[in-house]
Amino acid sequence: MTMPHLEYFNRPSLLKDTFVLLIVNLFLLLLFINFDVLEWAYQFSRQHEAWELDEIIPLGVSLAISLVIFSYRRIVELGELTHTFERLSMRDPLTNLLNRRAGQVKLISYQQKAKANNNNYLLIQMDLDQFSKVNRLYGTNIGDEILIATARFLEQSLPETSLIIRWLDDKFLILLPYISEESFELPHKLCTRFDGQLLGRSYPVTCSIGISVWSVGEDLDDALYNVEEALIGAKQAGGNRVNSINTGKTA
Ligand SMILES: Nc1nc2c(ncn2[C@@H]2O[C@H](COP(=O)(O)OP(=O)(O)OP(=O)(O)O)[C@@H](O)[C@H]2O)c(=O)[nH]1
Repeated sequence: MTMPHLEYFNRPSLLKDTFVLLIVNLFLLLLFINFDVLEWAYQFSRQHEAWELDEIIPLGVSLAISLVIFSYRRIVELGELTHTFERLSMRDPLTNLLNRRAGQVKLISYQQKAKANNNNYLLIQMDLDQFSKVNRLYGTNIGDEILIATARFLEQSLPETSLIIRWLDDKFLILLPYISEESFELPHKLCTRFDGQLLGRSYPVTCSIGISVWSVGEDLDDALYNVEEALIGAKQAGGNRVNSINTGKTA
């Protein structure tokens, strides 16, 4: 069970406030001890018995308990809301894939991990062919459905460890966090399986794919440039194919 409010407890402002409140209350306790405040309040309430001032003490305790319950419930609510908004801000609303901004943050963290683990990655960029024509022919609603189906197709076809980002328009960026013979075959399988099978026979859509190795230490911008170039190569060669740069492979 996820408890998003617990994440909220870790926020620096909350910890700082708790610390400040603890210090203030400790200071007040020392003040109360020094001036015998309870003693004085007791004497005062005895002198004014008719005012029922002693009932303020249990009332204070019940108020404090109510305040703790109230604050906890507000923190839970705030934590859940924050969690929801954080999640929404990271997702592309149409496909529910990571959006470009969140994807860029993830790529930067992968760059750091690559250095730490001496790891190369495979970058794949996939773009639908003539998608503007598809939109014009069938309408943007069908275009949207095709993009959603593409996202589900990618999620189902790629290993769980892959990072899948809706990069721009009809363009998807994928990072495979390891490189093997199989990972080089994967883009070809994607391209072949995508052809004509996506939303049934009525919407023939194809895709072009560029692949490139992101080597340890290579700048993220350079790696993105390479994979984009590989994709442009696939488009220039007529589309519906895979083209690679920097992989030591011919296609
Ligand atoms: N339906 C729909 N269309 C979108 C969305 N985002 C972008 N597009 C369209 O995607 C199309 C992208 O077209 P381009 O990348 O310029 O080129 P293309 O027509 O796919 O041609 P090539 O990439 O050269 O094969 C544009 O017509 C955009 O309007 C979206 O969320 N939904």
